[in-house]
Amino acid sequence: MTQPIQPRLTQVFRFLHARYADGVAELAYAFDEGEPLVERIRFPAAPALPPARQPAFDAALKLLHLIAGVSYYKAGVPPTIAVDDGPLDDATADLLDALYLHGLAEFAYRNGLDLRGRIRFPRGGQALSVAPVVGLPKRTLVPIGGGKDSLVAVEAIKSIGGDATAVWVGNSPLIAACAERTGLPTLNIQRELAPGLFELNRLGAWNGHIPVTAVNSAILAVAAILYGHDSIAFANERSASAATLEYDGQQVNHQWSKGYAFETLLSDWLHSHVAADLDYCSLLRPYSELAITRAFAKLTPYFDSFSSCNRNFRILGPKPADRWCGQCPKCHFVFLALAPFLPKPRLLTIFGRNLLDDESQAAGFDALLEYQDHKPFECVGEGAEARAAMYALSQRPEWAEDALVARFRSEILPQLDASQLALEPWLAPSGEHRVPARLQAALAAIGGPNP
Ligand SMILES: CC(=O)N[C@H]1[C@@H](OP(=O)(O)OP(=O)(O)OC[C@H]2O[C@@H](n3ccc(=O)[nH]c3=O)[C@H](O)[C@@H]2O)O[C@H](CO)[C@@H](O)[C@@H]1O[C@H](C)C(=O)N[C@@H](C)C(=O)N[C@@H](CCC(=O)O)C(=O)O
Ligand SMILES: Nc1ncnc2c1ncn2[C@@H]1O[C@H](COP(=O)(O)OP(=O)(O)OP(=O)(O)O)[C@@H](O)[C@H]1O
Repeated sequence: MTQPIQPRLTQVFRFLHARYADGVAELAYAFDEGEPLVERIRFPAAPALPPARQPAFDAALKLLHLIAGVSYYKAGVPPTIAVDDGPLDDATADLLDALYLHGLAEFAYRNGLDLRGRIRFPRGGQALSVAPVVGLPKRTLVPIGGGKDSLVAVEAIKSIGGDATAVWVGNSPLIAACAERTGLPTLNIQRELAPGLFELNRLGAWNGHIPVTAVNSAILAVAAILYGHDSIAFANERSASAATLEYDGQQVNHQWSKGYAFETLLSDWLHSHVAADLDYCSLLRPYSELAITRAFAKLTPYFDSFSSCNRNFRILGPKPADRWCGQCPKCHFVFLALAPFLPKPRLLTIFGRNLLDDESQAAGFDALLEYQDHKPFECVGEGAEARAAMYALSQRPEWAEDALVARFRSEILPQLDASQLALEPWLAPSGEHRVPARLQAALAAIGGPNP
């Protein structure tokens, strides 16, 4: 009998092969000479690929293989990375070096590892000639995450009559319900992590956060070529580019693969290596979380189906009994960020409780405000925008007496610079985005004031 591999003791992480047949992509990896770890992505009712799109498909599949490897690499972080296909061209190696270093920064910080200088994808391969226009239909894939952000993006695209498909990865019934509610055509792609990963976890593999938005992005790049869409419009907000904390000279951002640096790297790479007419962007990039919650406050038909609470989306772990666990940083943040824009009874109906009138939640809200703590490792807004939201509530009679708002007014507010607490500056869009010209009219639909 072969001994089970101890991933932390391995020397090489290997990208074995990526294959595709009949709607199933098979992505294989191994540590040293160990058993292959095979992840499968299932594309439903996959059409036959037009021959003109084959090179674009192959390039996108290769990138998916390289990006999805992050879930397995992190189990051992061995000193060498090997790609059985041969070395990568410089642009591809740059993209992956950056993704693995920054996308695993939280993982490294929490495990006391330093990955700087350790992550080096093999380079020296020949650069591809620039990818051609492949004639993709003018249709947008809009990923749905079950939360408010993607629904704001969907409604913005619908408002300009855009041809779009609501797409999600995985088997969450909650996301499926939101996708159905959009009224758009839907596409549900299944992702099966290699079962061997869970065995490695049991054997004491390194574990922690991985840049899952990058994995979803690469899956959707393959889908765009396969099903024929010329754009992928994520719903990643401006605040996602802000680091969670800085440690030993390195920025640690839980949401790095939702940030603008990754968006820029990937969209350039797709233009140069996959198809010149495949655009990858975030429709919400110019907007803060508060601008987005203001826009979402108008989307009442989703109130009884959406949830931003990530505990709903676990593969293995327990899921909350309600759509909102009410205890985690995402629940805290979304409650706080929606509160200035919704009538209070409406917000309490969504959450089934008043999180700001619960003293036991003080530490959770303090962390959001970056008071006596750093911002939580979750996808929450910047400390300054959380403070602006809390300040706005402290000035409103219907909120001012609630336990945590009153505590903010008496204990935290006196230590803050009042000139930095206005809500309005957070509602103005910035100019930075990569939204293609044909979707830019949708941006205006997001930034407008409440009627
Ligand atoms: C749902 C969730 O938040 N999971 C995070 C959690 O994982 P946990 O151990 O509690 O359970 P499972 O999700 O069931 O995963 C079991 C193990 O599987 C491995 N794994 C899972 C997914 C994957 O893509 N790769 C994997 O390797 C891993 O070993 C799991 O232990 O805690 C983990 C940290 O220890 C997180 O990595 C899990 O996060 C998932 C990858 C995930 O999908 N999280 C999203 C909900 C999420 O965080 N989205 C962010 C986007 C941030 C980004 O792109 O970087 C967001 O809300 O914006
Ligand atoms: N399972 C998934 N499949 C496809 N895309 C996803 C999935 N989960 C998240 N996304 C996308 O990743 C991006 C970031 O996710 P995020 O959780 O911030 O968004 P959300 O769920 O729409 O809103 P919220 O911030 O309220 O949770 C969004 O564009 C979202 O649609």
